[in-house]
Amino acid sequence: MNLEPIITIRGLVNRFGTTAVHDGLDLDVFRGEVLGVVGASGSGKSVLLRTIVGLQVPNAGHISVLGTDVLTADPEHLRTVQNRWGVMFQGGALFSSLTVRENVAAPMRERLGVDARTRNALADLRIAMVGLPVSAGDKSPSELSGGMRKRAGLARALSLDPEILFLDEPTAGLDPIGATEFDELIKALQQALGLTVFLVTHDLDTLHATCDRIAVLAERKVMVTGTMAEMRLVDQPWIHAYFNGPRAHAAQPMSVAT
Ligand SMILES: Nc1ncnc2c1ncn2[C@@H]1O[C@H](COP(=O)(O)OP(=O)(O)OP(=O)(O)O)[C@@H](O)[C@H]1O
Repeated sequence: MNLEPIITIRGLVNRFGTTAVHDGLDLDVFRGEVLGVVGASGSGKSVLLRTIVGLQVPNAGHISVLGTDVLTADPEHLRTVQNRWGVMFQGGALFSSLTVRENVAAPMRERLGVDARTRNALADLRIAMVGLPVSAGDKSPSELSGGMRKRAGLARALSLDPEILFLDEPTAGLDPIGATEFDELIKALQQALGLTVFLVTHDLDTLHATCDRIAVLAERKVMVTGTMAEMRLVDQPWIHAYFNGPRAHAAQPMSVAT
């Protein structure tokens, strides 16, 4: 991994009413890494993701993605940058009135004007890449299991062949086997496609299986960043409890745990 920052956040402030969720938050995400973002419930992980992708306008701060200041870029330039990332929200956030293939192809139609034949072929490729049978393309999201819907959501996030993938709680709601398979899929795709992944999660197994680096949100900032091994040594109550508690030990690979 080289250390070229692909996302740079400085002095980010997000307030809702009088409550500050972020106050002077700084973070770098480097090209080619999988960064896991963790923190207590309500610490502002999803708000951070939403702010980077432009769904939440912050009160202050700077966010640069792929060299563009996304808070001040003109709309046309911003769209070209937005075409270089994909987002998978919790639950997949698929359009229920469209088939899976249409969902996956929708960004190609809306953002790039790709013709129907090409986008259907490219959508089928994305559907296969996430391990769904091509027949899933004809189904509506409601006909899929929760795990398949997640995969369809991932296929849609990959629609435009992005450089950066944003994942919000990708394994939430999956059974342990499904979650493990999904972790493996994320890692395999990240390596095959050279993706940079910004991954919000509570799932310690996902952190172990997929992440190069962790960023911990606490006290309205990114309190610490580092590897899993470094996290276990941090002397802060929440971080210590999270990375050294019984669930953390259970999630460690056997070679580390014994
Ligand atoms: N649109 C909004 N209006 C008001 N408050 C909001 C809004 N969005 C988020 N918040 C508040 O901001 C705080 C951070 O929310 P966020 O969803 O980012 O937390 P999180 O760290 O992702 O939590 P969880 O792990 O439970 O998903 C919470 O207190 C939430 O209630």
